[in-house]
Amino acid sequence: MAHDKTAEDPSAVIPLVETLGLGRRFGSTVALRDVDLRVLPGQSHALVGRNGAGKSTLVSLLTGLASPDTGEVRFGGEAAPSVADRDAWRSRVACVYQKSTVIPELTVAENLFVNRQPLTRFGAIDWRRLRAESRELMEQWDVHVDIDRQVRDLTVEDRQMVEIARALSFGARFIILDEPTAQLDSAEIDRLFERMRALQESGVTFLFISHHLQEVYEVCQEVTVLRDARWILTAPVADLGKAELVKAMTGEAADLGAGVTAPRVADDAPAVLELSAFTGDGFNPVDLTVRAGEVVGLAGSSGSGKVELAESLVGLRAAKGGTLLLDGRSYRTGDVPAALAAGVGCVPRDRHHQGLVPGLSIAENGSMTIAGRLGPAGVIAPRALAGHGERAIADLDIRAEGPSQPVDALSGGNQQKVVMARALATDPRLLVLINPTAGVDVKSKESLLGVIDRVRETGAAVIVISDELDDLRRCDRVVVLFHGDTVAEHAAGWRDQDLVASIEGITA
Ligand SMILES: Nc1ncnc2c1ncn2[C@@H]1O[C@H](COP(=O)(O)OP(=O)(O)OP(=O)(O)O)[C@@H](O)[C@H]1O
Repeated sequence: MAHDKTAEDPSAVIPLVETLGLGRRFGSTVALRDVDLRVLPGQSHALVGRNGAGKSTLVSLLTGLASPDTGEVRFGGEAAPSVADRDAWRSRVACVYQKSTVIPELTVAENLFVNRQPLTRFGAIDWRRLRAESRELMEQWDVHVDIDRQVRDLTVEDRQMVEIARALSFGARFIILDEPTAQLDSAEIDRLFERMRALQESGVTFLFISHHLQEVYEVCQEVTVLRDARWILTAPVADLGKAELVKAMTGEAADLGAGVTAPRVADDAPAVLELSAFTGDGFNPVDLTVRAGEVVGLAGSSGSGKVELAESLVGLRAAKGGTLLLDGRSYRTGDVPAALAAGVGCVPRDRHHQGLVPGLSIAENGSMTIAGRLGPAGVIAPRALAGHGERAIADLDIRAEGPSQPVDALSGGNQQKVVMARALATDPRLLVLINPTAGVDVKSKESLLGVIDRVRETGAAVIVISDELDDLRRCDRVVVLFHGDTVAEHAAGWRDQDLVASIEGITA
């Protein structure tokens, strides 16, 4: 049962990690206010909340990367070390972020012991010992990653395990996983959860941050909800239904949104996008027509070629052959400005590299693709810019102080929504969305998917590339790729098990 924070805790267990009255501001923004978190040893504890609720801020305080303005962090009942004492923090806690903190050019073994390599008595790096100790560490925690491989060649899944092993080698037994499943396909997620359970058995405690609430139910025992910078509740997962959890996150009754049950587009609607024998690196010849007002999903596991196909449509990759027509006209592939000019809007996979310009505001980032339209010679009238930014904030449910706020000051999910605003700004004829709801909270997903419907109603074509069944449920049909081949197509109304089977390459 959910307990309120003033209630007596019946258990006498000393929390492994505890925060008392934790608060933190950024200028006039209160990012965290009076937060009490209590994580018991040996548990997987979920931390959930809407975009901007304060999760990342809490993580930075729990890992000693920032100091609280009010309150304190305690480990095993003792005060946290001073912020300057990095080694002391490292021996208590580590966070595995979505963005890797390992060095891609080094091997796994080198990464495990970076800056603390064993030395020979002559002061040189003792490579033999380095490798032996790395191997021992990996064996001790049952991590099956080749220690001699360069980290750049590892999958996201293996890279995460290297980061976890490195944290454990510093002595930390409390590991924060910040949206660890965001870049994994369903088989990889299953393996991550298996590994989490095994590590939990060996005495590791996790704080698990995810916008995928079903994952919370699958792998966590307790959940803490933050809302608007405040602690809302902590409860055993088993006692809290999903609707109740969403209500705690949003402050209102949940409407978890239904999918499309049948295709909504007429067979004689004009073709907007036509691909014939369209080929590129990672995918074999594809024939696909997307009609005006149609939303087509592209599904497949990692390595299926779905992302490569999408990136070839939006100018991020050059195609190798076949034809590509948008409203009957072809455009150059591998050329973003050409795709943009042809009428293509895109939410790219990696918002850090392909997404936003740091330092610029929400309005500037959101309108970058239409600078010429908001004012003569690309000089944008401030009022037009602000108006555009305000509309984006309202349409996409962006949590921000206003359109002139720099994107750097936004939470991750809110940044993602600015990328979406930019893709929509051109009124595209073809909108290509790659994992558009990654990092976006459960309620914002609804606004975002609602926007897709509005675009569809303008007669544009929409392609959604996603690993999320909930996103794909909004599509009129879903095309499945497997090892570069288009292997199946499912009209709206498909059953989960059928789609998942074709994603896994199982044919009926
Ligand atoms: N460097 C910063 N400067 C100004 N404001 C900031 C900064 N970092 C965070 N904030 C603000 O603090 C609040 C909490 O943000 P935080 O990143 O902790 O949210 P979050 O729960 O992690 O969200 P998400 O799910 O989108 O990642 C937000 O209003 C955000 O705009």
